[in-house]
Amino acid sequence: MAKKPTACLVLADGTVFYGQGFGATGETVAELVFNTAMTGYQEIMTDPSYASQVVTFTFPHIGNTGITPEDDEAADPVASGIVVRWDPTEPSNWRAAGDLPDWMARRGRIGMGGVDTRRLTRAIRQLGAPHVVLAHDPDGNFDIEAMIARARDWQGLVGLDLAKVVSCAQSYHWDEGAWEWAKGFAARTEDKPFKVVALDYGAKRNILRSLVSYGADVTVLPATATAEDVLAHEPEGVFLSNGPGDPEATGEYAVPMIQELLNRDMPIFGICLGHQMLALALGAKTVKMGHGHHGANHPVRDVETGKVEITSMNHGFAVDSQTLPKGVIETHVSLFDGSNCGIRMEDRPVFSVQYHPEAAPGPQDSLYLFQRFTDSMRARR
Ligand SMILES: NC(=O)CC[C@H](N)C(=O)O
Repeated sequence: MAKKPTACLVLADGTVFYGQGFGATGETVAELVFNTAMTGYQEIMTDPSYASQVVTFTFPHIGNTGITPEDDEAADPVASGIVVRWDPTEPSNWRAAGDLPDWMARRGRIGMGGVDTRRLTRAIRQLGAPHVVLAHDPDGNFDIEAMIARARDWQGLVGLDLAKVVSCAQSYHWDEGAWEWAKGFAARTEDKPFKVVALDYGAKRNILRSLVSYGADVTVLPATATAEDVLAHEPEGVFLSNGPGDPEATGEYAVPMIQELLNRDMPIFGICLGHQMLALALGAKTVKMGHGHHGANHPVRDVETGKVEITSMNHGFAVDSQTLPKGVIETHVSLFDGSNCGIRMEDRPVFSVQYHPEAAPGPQDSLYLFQRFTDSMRARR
């Protein structure tokens, strides 16, 4: 006899999926997205850009390498929950320090297994990322009507400012060194580390590590830092991080702050939300996508060289390339749907990309962008 369901996922259109709950119990309302990466579930769950999103993985074996503290992209899981094909297995990995369900239970994150995630992914592709309620109750008591109503009433990510919510409260110096393979990069080039201020809108740790790998000395500032706060550190370059929510919702603090920095003529590099906010600051517009891009094998073409990079992606909003003003060049496009994946200012070292060159998880084809940032700071010394 089939096991009694202990978890359920309710879509705002009334579709219900049942499965087995794991991790925390309770209920959460969020946007549902699918991620096609075959590795890196822990990095995905701790990527702050997933705030207020439930992730379903198209790869079936989630949880089988356990949990490894060094793989956290933030202190806690940020994604609201996960929906997977099979119940997580016992971890089998020499690096594992714990198992996924226990880690999620201690951190208040709901999981649901035993779901036909391919069917669910098809539903997301048809509907666009739906609003959902995910619930886990060991007794299997669910008020489906109330859950549908809650999913329907939820405001969604459009207009939602989450960057401020996940950002650090205080500024700090990023002390974690370069990756093992990249140690000594700065020494090899005989450069003193380049002073970089990184604005934290939900920064992944591997971005900060990658900046250090390519020769930066990184001070992290909260999302609401003003241009004066930034300039007080006398940075040689400014980095704008990834982050959750609607880029337009940062229009009262981040966008005007970036506009002030643009008047100062210094190297600026942005990733994902940072890319979108830079585009807004330059006068372009952003749009909400249907189901977004979440995966680790998205092909992107460098428009200027014709070269294709396989990239890691996680975004639900995009820069509308039709709205890029004069003097701002589209540098990268998605080979999946032609959407904008990168911009630069024609005459200044100001550039950004929609995808994640730091990977974690994903391919490392795009690490050269960190080198480009360092080179632009070196050129100004
Ligand atoms: N990874 C990110 O920085 C995501 C940016 C933005 N929140 C989006 O969904 O498009």
